[in-house]
Amino acid sequence: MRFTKMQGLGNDFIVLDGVRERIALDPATVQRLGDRHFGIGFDQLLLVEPPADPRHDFRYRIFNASGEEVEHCGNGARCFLKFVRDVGLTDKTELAVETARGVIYPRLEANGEVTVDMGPPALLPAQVPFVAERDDIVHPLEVAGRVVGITVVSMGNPHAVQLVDDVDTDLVQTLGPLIERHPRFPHKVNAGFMQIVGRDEIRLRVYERGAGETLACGTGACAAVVAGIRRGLLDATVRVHTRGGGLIIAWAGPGTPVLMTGPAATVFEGTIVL
Ligand SMILES: N[C@H](CCC[C@H](N)C(=O)O)C(=O)O
Repeated sequence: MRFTKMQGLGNDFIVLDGVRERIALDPATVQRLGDRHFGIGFDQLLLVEPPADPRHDFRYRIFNASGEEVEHCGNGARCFLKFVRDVGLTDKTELAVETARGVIYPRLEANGEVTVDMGPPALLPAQVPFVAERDDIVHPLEVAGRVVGITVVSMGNPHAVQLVDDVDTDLVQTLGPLIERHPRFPHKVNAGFMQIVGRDEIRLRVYERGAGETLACGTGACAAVVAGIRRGLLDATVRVHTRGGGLIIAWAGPGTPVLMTGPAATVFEGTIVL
């Protein structure tokens, strides 16, 4: 099977063309392809398919290295646009792409970066989903014998964002896995750790559901900025520093889409014997 290895700020993917090839994926196959020793290795597998609605350009499916199919991947959306143009599936510079939770609109910028209209965030706990009595902005969460304050946001996929004084903390590796599987998140969750540098700048690390800590998380950056704005700590446009590089995230408030701008790169192409 042919594949293209890509990365967005070090969050790495293989991309498969499910338009020209019929590709059937089961969790075990995804896990084997994602294994960094016995397979190709990736954080997520991205599958390009024809759209269900002919008014749209493509359908976009995402599988974590753990094998589970999930609702969204922001860094992957930028790579998705670059891939479909590079392999000749389209010559458009702006697309309407169906995801499990709505349509997103990636657009190629003149400098080669990609801006994605990620759609509006869902802010109610039940939408994340997160078990909570009230729709507070900050929820106390008991984990590892301590109580942390989290803000929950769905970008289609679930995020729990907490503030830390310094992201270079071992909390990401000690609390990340426990939050990922916390019983109050029925579908598990991506755990974000955000350091506020200024009202227009943050540092972020994310322990991702089904992948562990990644060098960058696009939906995590969107969720962190939404959380910071809801907490009154950030302005409408924020530079997000991840371990893999920088993203620009903009959000004008509830009911409006989150816009994410950043790079996408092809690393190599290959074929794998299944
Ligand atoms: N681990 C995520 C999917 C990938 C998200 C991330 N790679 C991004 O760029 O948004 C989840 O299970 O919801």
